[in-house]
Amino acid sequence: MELTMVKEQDTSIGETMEEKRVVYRTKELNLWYGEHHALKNIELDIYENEVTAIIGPSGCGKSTYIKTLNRMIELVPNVRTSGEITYRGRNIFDPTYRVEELRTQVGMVFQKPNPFPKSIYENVAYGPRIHGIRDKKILDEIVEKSLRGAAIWDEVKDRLHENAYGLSGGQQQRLCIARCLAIEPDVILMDEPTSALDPISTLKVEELMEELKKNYSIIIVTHNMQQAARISDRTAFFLNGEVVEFAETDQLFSTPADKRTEDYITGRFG
Ligand SMILES: Nc1ncnc2c1ncn2[C@@H]1O[C@H](COP(=O)(O)OP(=O)(O)OP(=O)(O)O)[C@@H](O)[C@H]1O
Repeated sequence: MELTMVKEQDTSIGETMEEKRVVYRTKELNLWYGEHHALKNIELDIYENEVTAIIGPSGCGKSTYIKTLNRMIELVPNVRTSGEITYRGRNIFDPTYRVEELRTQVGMVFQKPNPFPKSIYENVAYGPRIHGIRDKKILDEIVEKSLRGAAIWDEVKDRLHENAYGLSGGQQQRLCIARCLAIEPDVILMDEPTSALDPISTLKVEELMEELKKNYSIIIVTHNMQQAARISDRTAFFLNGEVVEFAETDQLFSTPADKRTEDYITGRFG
């Protein structure tokens, strides 16, 4: 009798801890562009301090899904959604949820590095300034910390006031990651962040992700299956707007549960 009780208690503690680690929970999410049904009954949990990879062939809905997580999708005309996405327990589609509030928690890095046509320093200081930080000393500290966090400080510390366009593509992408870190987000969304980079810069960004996940939760869309296998903890395989399989990355790549996942990861289509 006593043993049973202890066991039950253990299980419930375990579940509570697991529950706490969920950052985003997506339930029965559907999305239409006009008549086009682009996301179908998506069910997905994103966990804290993990890298979650979204893979799948072109047009399967990866970018649409990631843009829904920070509500960027609302910028597209004629988009309609049903279902629910909760971020830290709160429905992001709730009309009282201000998008600005969500975006201070959720940063995004895009496929093509997109620094502002300003100095390296100003690129990073921009977000904190918008949030009302004026003190030069505090801004200096944030800029240094963010550039260090994005593993680019040593390369740019002597040229902080030069234009960011003078950096290489790989450096620009790490600068964009630093810009994202400067607002101290909780989650970082990355939409094919290395597809425009050379192999060395790609490796640097991948190593960086490994480091960043200690403090952030990362969701990355990638076409590169080796990359997903290398850097992610969990992987979701999307196909025609549906999640075919969502599992721990090792498991999904070694013993996929669905034939379609197996066909995709072995290169039979896509
Ligand atoms: N703004 C839009 N208006 C209408 N349809 C769109 C729009 N954006 C995407 N779609 C359609 O929604 C589907 C999913 O597109 P999405 O860009 O999410 O796919 P993806 O998996 O990210 O593709 P890729 O790997 O090529 O970037 C596609 O059929 C696409 O044509």
